[in-house]
Amino acid sequence: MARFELSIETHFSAAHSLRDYPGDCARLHGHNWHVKLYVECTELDELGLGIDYKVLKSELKEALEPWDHYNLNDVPPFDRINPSSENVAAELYKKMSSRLDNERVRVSRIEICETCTAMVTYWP
Ligand SMILES: Nc1nc2c(c(=O)[nH]1)N=C([C@H](O)[C@H](O)COP(=O)(O)OP(=O)(O)OP(=O)(O)O)CN2
Ligand SMILES: [Zn+2]
Repeated sequence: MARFELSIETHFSAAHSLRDYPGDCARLHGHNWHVKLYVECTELDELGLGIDYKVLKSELKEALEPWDHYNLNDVPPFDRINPSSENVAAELYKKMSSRLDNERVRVSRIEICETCTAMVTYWP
């Protein structure tokens, strides 16, 4: 079976602080969070596309809107769990899977970079 992995990248701006963190990241600070979305496709459509990059970009943009230019600690579920890169990646994976997964397409992983020297990859 053929498999294609497509990816798109974007960023959003948001503040966060890590509750109970023993250091400077417990203080409110901001990042331009870099996001990479990967989807796996097993079949192409009649145009030869796994899924249109434009669809991926608009769905990701919409999913990030509740976080963009907010303090993540104020936004569910990060009002309860720490807005670490790990938790942000896992939450975004859930959001994007519910938007995109179907019989041909599946979100495979999410990468999040808080800074250009620190990043996480999440897949279930
Ligand atoms: N495993 C994780 N560790 C840390 C997280 C995280 O989400 N997961 N987050 C932070 C802080 O939020 C911090 O903003 C990022 O830390 P760091 O990469 O150290 O950022 P600096 O700008 O301080 O980088 P320097 O290279 O030290 O200048 C911390 N840890
Ligand atoms: Zn941070």
